[in-house]
Amino acid sequence: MTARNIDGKAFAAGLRARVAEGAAEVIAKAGRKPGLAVVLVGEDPASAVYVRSKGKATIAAGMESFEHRLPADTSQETLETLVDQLNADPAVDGILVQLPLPRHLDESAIITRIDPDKDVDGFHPVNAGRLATGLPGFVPCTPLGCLMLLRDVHGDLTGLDAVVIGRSNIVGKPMAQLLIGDSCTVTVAHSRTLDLPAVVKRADIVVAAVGRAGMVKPDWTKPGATLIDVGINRTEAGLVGDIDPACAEVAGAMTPVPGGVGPMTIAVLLRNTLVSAARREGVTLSQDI
Ligand SMILES: Nc1nc(=O)c2c([nH]1)NC[C@@H]1CN(c3ccc(C(=O)N[C@@H](CCC(=O)O)C(=O)O)cc3)C=[N+]21
Repeated sequence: MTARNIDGKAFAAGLRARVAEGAAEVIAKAGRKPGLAVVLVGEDPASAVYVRSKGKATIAAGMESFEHRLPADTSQETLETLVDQLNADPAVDGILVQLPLPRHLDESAIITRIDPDKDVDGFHPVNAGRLATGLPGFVPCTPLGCLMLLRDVHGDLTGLDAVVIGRSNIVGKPMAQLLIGDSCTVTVAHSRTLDLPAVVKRADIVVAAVGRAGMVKPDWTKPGATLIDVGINRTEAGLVGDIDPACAEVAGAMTPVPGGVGPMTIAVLLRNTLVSAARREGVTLSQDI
């Protein structure tokens, strides 16, 4: 058997096209473009690449991009003052502070300072609480992108056995919440899980978000399972995921790296920014996205 390739890049292109239609509706009704502010502290080359591609995608969707690049030695106070300004700026619907921040900065204090209703990353504790309790709010982009792909593959996820590998606040925990919301039976595995291969082998759905190249093996995979690879590992062999590509011999469907979850993350960020702009301007969009 060879798994179906889940083309996240193509799905993301469709999502970005729907976001562009929604952005045009906001512009027509509110007289301004949806705006996304991205803050990058320091010179990490990988982060600079992401920030540039976010900026390009934002403009291509008909939205305004506000980029703030600060030096690596920026103080906590300076960064907090910038967040306060962006919170107060009516042209800014979404604020993203690129993580990780340099070590001398208090990441949690910065995230908590962002207005939860502009927190398009969904990292603020208020949005984590909203997700956990089923209230409307922003959902982190990577797990929401994974859920969109899973719904596209399966239609209804009810009753499926899902295993999330990784328990981070950014991917693992919100992914588990979303899968519970879609009535999966959810297991969250992590570095202390006993007999991970046996846990994964039960799963109809596997979401791997650990950051270990090729960790999930073909003999861990239930025949026909859907595998979602969140891993972005830079190796000598190039960019590789957390799932061994040989799992395609056993799985039913699988995301590639690159071209799977990564492009979805950026498309969902634009989607969340559009939703924020529509809500802030009282515009009802003509389609759910
Ligand atoms: N506040 C914050 N929010 C984030 O969402 C956030 C962040 N900080 N810090 C860094 C990570 C990483 N991230 C990615 C986005 C797109 C791709 C992506 O498009 N990847 C391409 C490949 C790109 C390449 O070749 O390097 C792909 O998988 O096909 C990857 C990773 C968002 N992040």
